Amino acid sequence: MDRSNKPSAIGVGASFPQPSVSVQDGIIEASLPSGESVTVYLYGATVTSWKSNGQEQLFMSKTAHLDGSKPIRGGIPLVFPTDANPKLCIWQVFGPPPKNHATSSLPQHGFARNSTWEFLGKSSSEAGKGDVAVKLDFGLSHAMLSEEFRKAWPHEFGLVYSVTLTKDALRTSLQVTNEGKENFEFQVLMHTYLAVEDIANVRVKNLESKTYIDKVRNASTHTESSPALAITEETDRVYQGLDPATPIVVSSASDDQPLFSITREALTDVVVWNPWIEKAKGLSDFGPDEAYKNMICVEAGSVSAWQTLEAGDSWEGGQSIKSRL
Ligand SMILES: O=P(O)(O)OC[C@H]1O[C@H](O)[C@H](O)[C@@H](O)[C@@H]1O
Repeated sequence: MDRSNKPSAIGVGASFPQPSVSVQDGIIEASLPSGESVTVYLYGATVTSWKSNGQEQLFMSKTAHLDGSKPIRGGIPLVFPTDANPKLCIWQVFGPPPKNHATSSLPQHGFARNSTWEFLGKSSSEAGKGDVAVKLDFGLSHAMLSEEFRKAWPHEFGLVYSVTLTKDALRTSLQVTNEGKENFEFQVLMHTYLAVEDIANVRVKNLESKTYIDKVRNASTHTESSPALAITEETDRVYQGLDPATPIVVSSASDDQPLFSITREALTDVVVWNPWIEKAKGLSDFGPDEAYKNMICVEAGSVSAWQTLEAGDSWEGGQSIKSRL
């Protein structure tokens, strides 16, 4: 795969405090001198932990499979090249998958979250005011896929996924390159499980007046009327046509303080998901059942339309999450 994005090694004699990075048993951990840390599994290039302000910011199911037998239930699973669940009627709204795109033979959410990625390297830089940033890069290409996935999606591609930790934020960005001779179409979603103390005290802002597809209500189309969305039941909505620069803010209802703020680049959809109790009970790797109270998925993506990538071209999109501002 194209390694043009491979970062150079940290320079000898760099004059700022260095982050520490360890690589062991397919798990990469990085921490900053100021205490923030991030953990990424090569399986799915899944971010499984982000600690900031002395607290875990991402939700992880206690019964998640961390052994590569199933996509990891928590953290930030990466969805590529399709968000589709072939069983869901959502295609009635968004249109069927393109003919040259074998989405129907891929598992829900594609293969990125259940393939083993390669660690391409680390780089660090000064992030102003004496702060440091560390960037971890991961790669996945067609040749690295299982035979089953290679057959199901026969396109030559290269993915570079970058996870950047700063004192204030976690940024994840994906570069997709078409390394084949024909166009392909894809969708992408950063399926972020945010940790919250109590879902009853959570509001999601900056969705008002936006159109969404409600997957809980037979994929019907609605317009958001609430300036501060409360989650009071199973929620599974695809908000469309959002300005990536306007942050989605997850705030505390009791004091109106922001808990998370998420800006995006080139990702104009946002999925808001909480399984609530019945669905949580039905997910064998979601546990304990009551843990639905401690999470909300706010998923930055491009899923309501297909991105077409011409041969030789690259596309890049990402999100930046600030916590407890
Ligand atoms: O169980 P998974 O395949 O991880 O999917 C978990 C959820 O992901 C997204 O948020 C979808 O919008 C939901 O429809 C789906 O239930």
